[in-house]
Amino acid sequence: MPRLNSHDDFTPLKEVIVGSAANYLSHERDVSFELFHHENLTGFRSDWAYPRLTQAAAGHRESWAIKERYAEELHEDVEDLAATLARLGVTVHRPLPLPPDASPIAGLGWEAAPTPALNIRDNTLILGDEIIETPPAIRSRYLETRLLAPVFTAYWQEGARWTTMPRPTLTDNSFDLSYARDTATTLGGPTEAIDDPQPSPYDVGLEMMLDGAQVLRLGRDLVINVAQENHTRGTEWLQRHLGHQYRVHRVWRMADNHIDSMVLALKPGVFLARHEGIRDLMPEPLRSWRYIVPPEPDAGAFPVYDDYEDLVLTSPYIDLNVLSVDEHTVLVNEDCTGLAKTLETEGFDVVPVRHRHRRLFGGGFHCFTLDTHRTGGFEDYLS
Ligand SMILES: NC(=[NH2+])NCCC[C@H](N)C(=O)O
Repeated sequence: MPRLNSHDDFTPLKEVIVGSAANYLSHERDVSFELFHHENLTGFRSDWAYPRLTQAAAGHRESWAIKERYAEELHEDVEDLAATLARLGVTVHRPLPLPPDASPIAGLGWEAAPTPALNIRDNTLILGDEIIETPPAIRSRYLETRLLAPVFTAYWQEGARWTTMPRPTLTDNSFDLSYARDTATTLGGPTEAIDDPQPSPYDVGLEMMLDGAQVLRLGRDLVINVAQENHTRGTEWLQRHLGHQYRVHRVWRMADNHIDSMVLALKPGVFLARHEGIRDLMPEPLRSWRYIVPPEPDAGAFPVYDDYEDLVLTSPYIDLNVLSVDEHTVLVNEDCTGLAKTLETEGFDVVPVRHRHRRLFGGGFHCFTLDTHRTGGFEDYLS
């Protein structure tokens, strides 16, 4: 196992962890889940798709079943993604798969069914030779990085630094609801209750929460999407931890949380962006870069889901979430032909990979992977 070294998203990829979709059977629909996915649960489809949770009161656990066929097809696609990366010469590591009979996990005052380590970009940030486990905002994901512990241990034994950011308690009152409130939809119809926090004897007030996927890594510059106080605190912790070596740039509310379906760096000087307005939201020194904006997603490119039974967790822009193998080669969803063509016109080699249910499981190829070794160093891309 060579040493951990990953400072960016585009220099030649040598080693990567590919998430596991095994036994993704349900979603735990508690306040933490509803809040995190608030924008997609109410914003992109008719609110009628969302019958209000009638039994959310008094600690009742609401498990939302995922159809077996979708879970199996997802698993198939993720295994193919791992095989494609291996074929491209990248060493692929895998998390422990979630067993089919996983018992619920618990924190102080809550219980939740654990999720598999699928969107592994979310709960870990790799900065150079350091693994930083970030503080999760969703209870069911609290122990997700434990499924990565064997891989992290192997890197640690080869000299990597391994840090865990302070763990939040995640009581109802830990969450800053301001973003969800400020972006509430006006579609009418029944929307989910997202602002009915119950008191807990373990309340500690607002806590730090930040996902690795809120951070865009560019060598010594980090661009972090901050949408509310939980994120502000997480970012402040990170800045103090990193000291003066890194330049931490905060961008305010570019997205609800993750930045990697809004903007991704394809190579020095070039971003892939959801829309033209992204440029103005970026830190000043990065506004002069080129922003490639693909055509609007084609609604016909997605499977048709049931409005009442299938929980759609991402926007239709999710296919922007590509994975670069180097500055010329990009893994793109084979169904997103508009994006593939745009990238080809721009001179990139596109590797088409199948990923059918990206809207049901919260992520694309960037989310499902964690690059642990790229050849790039601690560069200053701004000078
Ligand atoms: N790292 C991730 N899980 N990123 C996925 C972000 C998806 C984004 N919320 C969207 O709806 O488009």
